[in-house]
Amino acid sequence: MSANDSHPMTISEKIFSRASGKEVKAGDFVLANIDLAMTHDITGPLAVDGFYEIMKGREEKKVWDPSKIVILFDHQVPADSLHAAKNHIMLREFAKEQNILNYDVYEGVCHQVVPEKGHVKPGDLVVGSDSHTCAYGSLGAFSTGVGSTDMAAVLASGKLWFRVPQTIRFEVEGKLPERVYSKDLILHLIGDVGVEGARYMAAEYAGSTVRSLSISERMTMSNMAIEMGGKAGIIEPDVVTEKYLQERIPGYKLDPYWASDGGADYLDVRHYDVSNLEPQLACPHNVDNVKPVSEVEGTKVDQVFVGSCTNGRFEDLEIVANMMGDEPVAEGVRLLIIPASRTEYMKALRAGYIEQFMEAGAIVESACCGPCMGGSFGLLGDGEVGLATSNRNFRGREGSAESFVYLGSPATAAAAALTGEITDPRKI
Ligand SMILES: CC(C)[C@H](C(=O)O)[C@@H](O)C(=O)O
Ligand code: SF4
Repeated sequence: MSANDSHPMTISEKIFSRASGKEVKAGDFVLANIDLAMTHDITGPLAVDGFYEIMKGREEKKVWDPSKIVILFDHQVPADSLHAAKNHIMLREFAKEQNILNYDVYEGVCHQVVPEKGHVKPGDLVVGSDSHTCAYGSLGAFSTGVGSTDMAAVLASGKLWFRVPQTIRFEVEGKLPERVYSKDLILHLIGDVGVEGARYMAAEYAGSTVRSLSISERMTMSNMAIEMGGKAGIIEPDVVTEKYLQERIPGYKLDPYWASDGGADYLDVRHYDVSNLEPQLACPHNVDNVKPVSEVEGTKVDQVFVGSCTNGRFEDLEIVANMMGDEPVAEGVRLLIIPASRTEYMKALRAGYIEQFMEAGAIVESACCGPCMGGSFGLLGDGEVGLATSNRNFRGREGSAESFVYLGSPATAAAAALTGEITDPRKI
């Protein structure tokens, strides 16, 4: 990159410049080198089939770099059907044969496990065959979801083409009120711009409110960038990121280069003040059908699901535990708690929260996607209403096409579990 033609860049432009070896700007088409590729039990088998298709006729059928690939089992674990068991066997064999790291059925949801184990750092270009791969933008990476065939190409070559996305920047100021969290904030942003508001763009979340968030809270926001159509949801790394990474990557030091330059070219900069933000809910059947809790209070719920890669971490479980105290789950309500990873589960276990949940009448399952995608256990039946801390509420997402899913924060989930209806968590 020559100093002469260098222009102020967004963090995405910087990452694609590094990954493609030439200075690029939004709109350019690039062939970029991938730093990490993630695949899982649902989309992995197709990617592996595609990989062998590409390798047909070659003597050596080896992936481009096994140390840059991670395979996880999380959507259908422990195997909930013979089909799932078959997929797991196939991927285990592939991982073994190719010497790829494979987190098996006990480890947790991909988007929690990958950053938790130190596989992502600022400036990285990451792809995963899952739409919520955008979650790792919380650590200053450009991270995005791809289909299984793209993943097959990455497994074979380590490269993928992209159009460098334009950036929409969300500048958020003000202190989040009590019992209002980053989940409420991201739902508010999605409600504001709509499900296509950031289509094929990099969303950047910035401002003092975002900087004050923990990594867990930031992950919630980056995770849901895809819910506004975003290609990525990036938060500039800072000392909070550095501390998180130092606990995972020995000797990691923050590099201030991985931030957008002053004067970078944004497609749009939007300003928000959250000082008076109410708890928010995405109402059936779209993630951008967002309403403040005051408009939907009193809606009866049959099931409350606390979990998923969006809000299934220790901090989320802690909010629920603190709000519930020693109160029982409301009569007629099923409270389903599924930590996002084994590590987060054990933190909650050691803190006494799991025992507290069980005493209250909750159902606690081992780390996995659970009913988030409606493919596994914990499904909603016809006419039932669920409140979930996850990220999607499309018709049938959590079970029956005749059920209704509201999305909210862990605090709003706890309030509903205690009262049996959608309730402002500030009233508990
Ligand atoms: C199974 C997978 C392809 C899917 C995704 O890409 O997001 C799932 O994780 C989801 O949340 O809907
Ligand atoms: S927890 Fe839900 S959103 Fe996250 S990867 Fe699993 S199914 Fe997808």
